[in-house]
Amino acid sequence: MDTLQQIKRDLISIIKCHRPSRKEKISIFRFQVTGYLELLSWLKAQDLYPQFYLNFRDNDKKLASIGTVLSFSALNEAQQFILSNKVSLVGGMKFNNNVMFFLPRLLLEQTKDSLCIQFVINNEINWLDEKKEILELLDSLTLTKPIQDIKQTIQLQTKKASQQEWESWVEDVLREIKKGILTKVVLSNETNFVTDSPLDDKDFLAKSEKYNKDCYHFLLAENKHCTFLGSSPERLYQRNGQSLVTEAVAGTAVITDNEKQNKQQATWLLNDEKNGYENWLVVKDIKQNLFPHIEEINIQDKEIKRLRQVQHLKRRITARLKCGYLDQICLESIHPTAAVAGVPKKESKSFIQQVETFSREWYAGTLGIMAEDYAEFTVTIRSAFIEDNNIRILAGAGIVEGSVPLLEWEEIERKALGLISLLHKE
Ligand SMILES: C=C(O[C@@H]1C=C(C(=O)O)C=C[C@H]1O)C(=O)O
Ligand SMILES: [Mg+2]
Repeated sequence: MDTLQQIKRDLISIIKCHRPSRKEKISIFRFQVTGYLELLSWLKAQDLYPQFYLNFRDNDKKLASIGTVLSFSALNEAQQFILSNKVSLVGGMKFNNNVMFFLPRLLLEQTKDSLCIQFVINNEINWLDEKKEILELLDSLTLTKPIQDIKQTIQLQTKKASQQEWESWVEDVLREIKKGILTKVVLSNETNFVTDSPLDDKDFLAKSEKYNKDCYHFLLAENKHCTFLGSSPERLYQRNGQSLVTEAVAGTAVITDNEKQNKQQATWLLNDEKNGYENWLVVKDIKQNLFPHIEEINIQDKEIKRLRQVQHLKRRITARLKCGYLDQICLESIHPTAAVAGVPKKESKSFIQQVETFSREWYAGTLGIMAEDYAEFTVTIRSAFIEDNNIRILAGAGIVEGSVPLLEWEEIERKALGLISLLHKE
C-alpha cells in the first residue's frame, strides 16, 4: 500500500534524525498523506497494544491507534496535558466513571481520501528502549490483514440473569419507584457465548459495521486477549470549541421485516406516554447537569432513530458552553446519563451495582477523542467483550413507572440481537 510505504519512509527519517529533547517531555510529529487505508484491516495486522478504533456515526471519519506513550487516569490531568501539549487523546470512562485516556504512539485519522498521522516519541524514557519499540512497530506498519467472515462455531453458554430473575429485578425497581426513592433505573443483562477458537475482534466489528448502519463503531483492545467493542446509536456529545451537541436516545419499539408494522410502531412510539417519559427524563438529566456550565440550550422535537432490530426516540440537544475547553466538566457532569444509569443518578448507580450480578466495566461507559478545540464521545452500549474463546454481550433497558417486566425483557433481548445476530456464519 503506497500510503503506508510513505508513512514508513517519513517515520524512518524521523527516527534517524531524532535526538531526545531535554526540555520537552514528548515530541509530536504530524503528517498528512492522500489515499485510503482500511483502518480495521490495518489494525488487524498490528501487534502493538492498546489498540483503539472509532468509526464516527455522522461523517466518514475513522480513527485507529496503536500503543501508548502516556496514559491518564484523572480527567484534570488529561485535560491539562492537552492544553499544554496541543495533542489529541483517545479513551474514555467506564460506567463507574473510571477514567482511561491515553496518548497513542501512532494515531491514524482517515477522512475520505486523506490520512492524518500523529506520531509521538517519549523523551523521558531511555532512547534505546523507545527506538526499539518504534522499530518493531515500523516492521509491521505496512501490513494489512484481510477482514474475514466469522468461521468459528459459537455456542450460547449462559445468561447472567435468567428471564425470571431479571424480571424480578424490574419488579424491585418498580417497588422503589412506587416508594418515591427512584424515578428511573437502567437495568442490563449479560449473555455469554463460547467459541471453538478465538473470534477475531476486527472481523467481528467489520461485520457489525456492515450490518449495523448509522452507529458509532468502537473497539478498545487493552491487549491481545481482551477486546471491548460495539456499535452504538448514541452520542454522548460532540464539542466544537464552545458549541456542544448532545442527545437523548431512550424509548424503544421493534423493527421487523414487516415495513407496515415498523411504521405503525414508529407512530406509536412517538405518541406513547411511557416511552416519551423515559426519553424526557434523559433530556431533563442532561439539561440539569449541564446547566451551570452553559449559556444557552436548545432541545429539539422527538424523532425516530431507526436501527436493524429496534427503533428509538431521539431528541437532539445543542448548547453553548460558558468557557472554551471544558471536556472534564462535560464528561463529569453528563456521564453516565439517565439513558444508561437512571434518575437520581447516584441512587440508580448504587441500585445497579447491588442488583446486577456482573460488572459493567466499559459497557454503558463512553469512548472517544478529545483535543483542545474538538471532542466527540459515544455511549458504549450495544457492546461486547471478547476474551479469547469467550464473548460477553450486554444490553439494558430503562425501567420507569409503567414498565412491564416481560416487555422490558423482550426489549433487552432485541437490543442484544444487534450483535448476537452477527455470530452465525454468512
Ligand atoms: C441501555 C441501553 O440502551 C438505552 C436504553 C433505551 C431504552 O430503554 O429504551 C434506549 C436506548 C439507550 O439509551 C442498551 O442498549 O444497553
Ligand atoms: Mg426502553
